[in-house]
Amino acid sequence: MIKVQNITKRFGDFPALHGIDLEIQDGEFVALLGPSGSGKTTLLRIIAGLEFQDTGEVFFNGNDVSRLKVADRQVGFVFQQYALFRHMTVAENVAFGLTVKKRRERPSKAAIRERADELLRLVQLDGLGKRYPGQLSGGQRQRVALARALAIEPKLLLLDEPFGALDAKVRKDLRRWLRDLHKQMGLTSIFVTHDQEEALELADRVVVMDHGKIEQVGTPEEIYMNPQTPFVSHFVGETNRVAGEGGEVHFRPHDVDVVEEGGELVLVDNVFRKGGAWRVEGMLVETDLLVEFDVDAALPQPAAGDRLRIVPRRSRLFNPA
Ligand SMILES: Nc1ncnc2c1ncn2[C@@H]1O[C@H](COP(=O)(O)OP(=O)(O)OP(=O)(O)O)[C@@H](O)[C@H]1O
Repeated sequence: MIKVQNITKRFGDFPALHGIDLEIQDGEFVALLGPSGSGKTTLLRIIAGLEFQDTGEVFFNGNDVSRLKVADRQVGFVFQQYALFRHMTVAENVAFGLTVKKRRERPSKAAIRERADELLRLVQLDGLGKRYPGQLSGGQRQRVALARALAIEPKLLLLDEPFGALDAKVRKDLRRWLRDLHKQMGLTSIFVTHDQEEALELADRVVVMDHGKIEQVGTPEEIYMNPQTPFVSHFVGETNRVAGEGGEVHFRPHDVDVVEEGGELVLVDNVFRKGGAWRVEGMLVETDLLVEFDVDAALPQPAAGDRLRIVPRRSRLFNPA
């Protein structure tokens, strides 16, 4: 449904995106994941039509929309900088996209009111239409912003750090809720996040970005289990990096066995409970490198100063570039 072809973008001398190619299918829920400054927001804004690329094209359903403005792309978006209008009620905020339509496309006042009520029910805020944004919690405000984005009945929903400022519990609830909404409405959705957990939990596919380039595109499972580059391996999930013969060896803390003999000797520095395991932080005696690994919590809790022998069950070798 969406095709992004060879997109580049510079801000002055600074190359924010170089040579981005990406295809997104109808109905997909896609996360753009990367560290701060990797170009996620810039790419999302270009897809929305809020920013224009220097080279390359954006296609929606085969049509080149590269030169269309945001209002002509039929996308719904929730961007942090487009916060709610404080002087409008919740219902007025939700209806905004409909009230500013050209006269011949604009529904009647009654139809707009009905649509706003319907959307507020959808985001589980019925009855709050007469309040002002200042009288809502952060999570409620985010849901109003979503209802506002959905008012124009977009096929494509773009979300920039939609749950950025919320506490962990609310984030988790809203994530699940957004996933259901996405399915229920048959949307195609793209969201930006720097939170890998959020990306892995929500998305059908994850696009990992760094320095204005795509590092890897894949399902959460592929990205986690088969990272193609050292960057992806390190950025997504927890990873130990140690020097091995011929390159850098990466392994996850939960992919480690403690053995009686052989393996690598670790001097334990710190131990704490992490879910169903003991998380051990220590130092490889031979190389002084820091490592973290999990020990089954059914076993006695290791203590600082203990010496343990470890073997990674699964690891990946990355050769130097
Ligand atoms: N209008 C602008 N003028 C100049 N530089 C910009 C502009 N917009 C973005 N940049 C730069 O382009 C790079 C990519 O920015 P972008 O906002 O796309 O990153 P991001 O991955 O979304 O980061 P974050 O997670 O911090 O929002 C950054 O280095 C940023 O400073």
